[in-house]
Amino acid sequence: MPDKHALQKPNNSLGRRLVVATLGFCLLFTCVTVGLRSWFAWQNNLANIRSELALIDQVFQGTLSKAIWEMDTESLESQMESVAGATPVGRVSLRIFRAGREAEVIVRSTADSRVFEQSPSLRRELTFSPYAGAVEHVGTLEIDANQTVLRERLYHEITNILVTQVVQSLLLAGLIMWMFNHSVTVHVQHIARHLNRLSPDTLKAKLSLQRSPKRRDELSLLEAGVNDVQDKLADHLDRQRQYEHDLAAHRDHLAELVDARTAELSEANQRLEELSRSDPLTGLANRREFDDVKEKEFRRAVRSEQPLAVLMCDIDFFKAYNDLYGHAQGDRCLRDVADILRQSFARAGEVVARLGGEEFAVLLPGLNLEEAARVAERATSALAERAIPHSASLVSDHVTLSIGLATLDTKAMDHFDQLLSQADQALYRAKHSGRNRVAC
Ligand SMILES: Nc1nc2c(ncn2[C@@H]2O[C@H](COP(=O)(O)OP(=O)(O)OP(=O)(O)O)[C@@H](O)[C@H]2O)c(=O)[nH]1
Repeated sequence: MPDKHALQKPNNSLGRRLVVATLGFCLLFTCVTVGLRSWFAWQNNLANIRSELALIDQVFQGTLSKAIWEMDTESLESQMESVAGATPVGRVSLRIFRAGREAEVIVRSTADSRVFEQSPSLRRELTFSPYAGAVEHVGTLEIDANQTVLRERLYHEITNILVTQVVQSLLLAGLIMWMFNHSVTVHVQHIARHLNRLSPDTLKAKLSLQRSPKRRDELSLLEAGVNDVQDKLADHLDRQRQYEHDLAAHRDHLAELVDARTAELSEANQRLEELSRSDPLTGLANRREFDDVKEKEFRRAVRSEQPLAVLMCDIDFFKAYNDLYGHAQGDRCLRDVADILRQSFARAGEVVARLGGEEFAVLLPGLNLEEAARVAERATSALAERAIPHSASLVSDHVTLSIGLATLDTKAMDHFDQLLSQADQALYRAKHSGRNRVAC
């Protein structure tokens, strides 16, 4: 889930910070540079103006000395005006010495001139040589530089320096910002957007910066690094998905095996249960099953006051049968008799069990004495129809059954064994009254 704040415009971008830092540096640099260059310009101006004053001095010292010696006032005035009119001159003062007289001072200064102590000035002792070998001291010339001119020149210089430096700084900052934005910020934003869009499904989408592939710099390293991490992550995820897929397949296979084994086990358990409750030779219920069912049916019959009949069946002269036909044939005979009994008593709730040897018991819920006798007769008839040969029998050529029948008397009986005992007694009577019959 992409972070919703991740792609918000940065409130303090790298480019802006870089520009602010550059401008700050340029401002500092400009101040220092302007200071230094101004000092040099001032010194330069002073030197220039000194040399200009020296030049004026050279031009006028001779003619001024001559005019003083010759007392040519007009020439003196004119020359003083010329000196004072020169641009670098702020004030000119001429002290004239004449023998026996007070020194005369002529001063000329420009209207806007202001003379300061720092202003360059020039002092020249004027001499005249009226004839060879004689030197007469005729006066002193003092020229002071024009401070206003000095300042104006300096102002122009400083203005030039300032404008140049500021323009330079602005251009430099703009260039740096443009370059940084063009070569770094745009790509960093592109990388940020790419990373923000990344998800397990988009890991295979490579990061591609919109610039010449030949470029080899830190951004190329970053691009390669991001793609490398994506490749590794995608491989890892593929492997993980494969593991999960294999694991799921193994789990399914295991579940199928467990299901199959559970089904086999429950089938085996069911089979075991059936075996534990059935007679292995005939497949009928065994004594254990019969004991369970008989109690339930007895209670149900008592509770619902429904009739309940029990048949005790015994094959006649079975020992003789075994002796004559052999034990294996005896077993086959038992199975045949069991089949006939099973078919004869196949209604819901009716239970046929082999209690042991050649003795069978039949539970007949819902049947009274007459009905039970009728179905018992039908079973002996079915056996007769099957006509299993029994040459050793004293009552028939075929295998026959003696059946004892008893029905529930709820007034006299409070336990199933009483009913069973009555059926046994009836069987005894059937046996002793000639076999091959149903006795009550
Ligand atoms: N083949 C076979 N014979 C069995 C089996 N169980 C019991 N027997 C035989 O069944 C015979 C039962 O004989 P008896 O109890 O004397 O009764 P009977 O010979 O049928 O005589 P009555 O019942 O009086 O007619 C015995 O010989 C047992 O050996 C069995 O599972 N298979």
